[in-house]
Amino acid sequence: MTITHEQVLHALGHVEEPDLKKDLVTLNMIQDIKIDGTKLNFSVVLTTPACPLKGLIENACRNAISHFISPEIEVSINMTSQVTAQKNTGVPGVKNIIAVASGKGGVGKSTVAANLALGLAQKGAKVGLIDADIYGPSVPIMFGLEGARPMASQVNGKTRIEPIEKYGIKLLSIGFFTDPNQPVPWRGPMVSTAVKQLFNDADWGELDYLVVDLPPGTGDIHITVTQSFPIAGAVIVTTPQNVALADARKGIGMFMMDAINVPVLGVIENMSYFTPAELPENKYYIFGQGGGQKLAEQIEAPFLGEIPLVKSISESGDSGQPLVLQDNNPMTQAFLNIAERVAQQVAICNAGISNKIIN
Ligand SMILES: Nc1ncnc2c1ncn2[C@@H]1O[C@H](COP(=O)(O)OP(=O)(O)OP(=O)(O)O)[C@@H](O)[C@H]1O
Repeated sequence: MTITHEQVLHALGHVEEPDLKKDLVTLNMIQDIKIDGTKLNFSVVLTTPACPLKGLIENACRNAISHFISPEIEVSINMTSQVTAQKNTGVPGVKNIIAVASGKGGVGKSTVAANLALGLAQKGAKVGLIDADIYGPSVPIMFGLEGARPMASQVNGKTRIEPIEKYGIKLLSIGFFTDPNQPVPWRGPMVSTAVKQLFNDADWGELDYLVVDLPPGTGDIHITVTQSFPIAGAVIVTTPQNVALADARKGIGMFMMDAINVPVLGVIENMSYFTPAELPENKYYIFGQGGGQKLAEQIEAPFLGEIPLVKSISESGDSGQPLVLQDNNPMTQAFLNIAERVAQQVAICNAGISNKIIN
């Protein structure tokens, strides 16, 4: 039996990328086809290493080769990725900027931002995290970097701030430049300048995703970030209480304003329920049930997942090692699933496809 390139492309032309709604050949995702007798080798180039459909696409390719050419073929597939970039982030080398926002304070936005950034890195992406929460920067504590001060370096004759690297990601926080025991008495323009410097004056290098932890609410920093840098999309974090949901709705309203126009990648519900360690099967919906999902439906955005109220999440944040770094914790998978869904939504938006879910 002889196999030809044309047969392989014809077979794989029947495999659709479920999110992008086109076949893998049209999308130029099939590369490096090598044929040696009945042995076939090729690469599938996904839009993100955090693609939740990786296994499904690989199986669909195998089935297509078996069905359209022959089940006798020994197929070896190299599942690889090339992260797609939004049109322009305004930050050289950075492909996508993801804002993490909440309406209300204390709902776990920074916890989600840190675990999202680390989750994307664990999936193989190059990631940075900016902590732009001027009123309560959390990155220094959550990453065990209290007192850390970034170095300056000369890049192409310009002075650049070197982000601090920890757990495989690059970090900058407003907290690295302020005294943790003093309030920050900055007026609007000073805040804007400081936040813009975190983006513009830092040596971020090449990044697939730059995650930005915004302060709660809708203030100067939100306006500065969204108007100065095109954002791939915003992730909204809320808890199930009505007060948090009402504030989240206001935050979403801001992203949807014509002057801002940032796609909402989806809603994450944090502190969804409480499960005591001694009764792991029990779920207590102490703040109400289903609010985050309902909010996502109302704004026709994807619901990206729920995270329960768990002691190890707050303990890990306080001890400088975000939870997703623990291999054996059941919550790790919840954060990794969320990271995959966020990366998936970024790829969908980058392909110019609406990510609105209309029921
Ligand atoms: N799912 C969770 N289970 C247990 N504790 C949590 C959970 N999510 C967050 N926390 C804890 O709640 C506190 C507030 O979380 P975090 O700082 O992430 O919130 P935030 O929304 O960023 O707050 P801020 O308004 O200050 O920016 C932290 O001590 C954090 O460890």
